[in-house]
Amino acid sequence: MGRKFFVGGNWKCNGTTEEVKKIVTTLNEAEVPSEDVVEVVVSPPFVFLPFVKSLLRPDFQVAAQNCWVRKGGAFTGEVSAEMLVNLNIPWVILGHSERRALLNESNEFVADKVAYALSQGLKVIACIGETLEQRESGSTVAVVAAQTKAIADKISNWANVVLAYEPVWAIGTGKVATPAQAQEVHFELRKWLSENVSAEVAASTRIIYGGSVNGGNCKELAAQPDVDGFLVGGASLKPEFIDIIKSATVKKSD
Ligand SMILES: O=C(CO)COP(=O)(O)O
Repeated sequence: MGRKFFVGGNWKCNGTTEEVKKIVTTLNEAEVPSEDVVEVVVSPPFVFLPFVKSLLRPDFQVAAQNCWVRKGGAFTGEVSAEMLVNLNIPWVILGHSERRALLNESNEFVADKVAYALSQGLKVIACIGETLEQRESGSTVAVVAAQTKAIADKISNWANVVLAYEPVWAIGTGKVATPAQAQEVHFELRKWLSENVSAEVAASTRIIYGGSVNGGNCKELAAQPDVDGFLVGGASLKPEFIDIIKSATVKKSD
């Protein structure tokens, strides 16, 4: 069964109206493989979501970068899953390492968010990944398995989940995981899903890589059998994001 290549652009906390307009214009004018070959999702900050959605070509989708863990209400500063649904925002990124580290989001809290967002009809890009210390101490697989288990314990349907493996040491550092390093962890994650969820979920769930992906390194990473796409930070704000989208064709012969 084919897993459609997935390329997400996480714009993080960047952009002005003018810059956003420029990025969207570049995307709209680009020639990229068809929707049958690659699913493209860009994730601007909340305040730009409706604007980007209204300007963006119809074959690309948008994602929020976060949402509240339960139904909205008296939670100042938060944005609820219901609001995203109301605005026809189909996707949300949850559990990004920046939020885990800077805002103390625990595995359980992230898992609760994933479960709630799915229950409201959102599709979720769920982020996991180890720190440099964890990698150096040999606990990479245990760490990402624990992050995945927290989610698996709270959801029963993986159809609307994309798992994003983003080693913290590779994010924004220019230090990309080697294709072999990425493949090894993606393989272990798929094995974990097979043994702990089901063979079907393991075969159909897209596991994408994030961390210093750029126009130069994307093809070799995309060629790895268990790498089903990317979550791109810095390079998603630049024209080279188009080259990363095009790396989907590496998989075409699948
Ligand atoms: O965090 C990331 C995407 O969510 C990756 O960021 P960079 O591509 O800037 O390393």
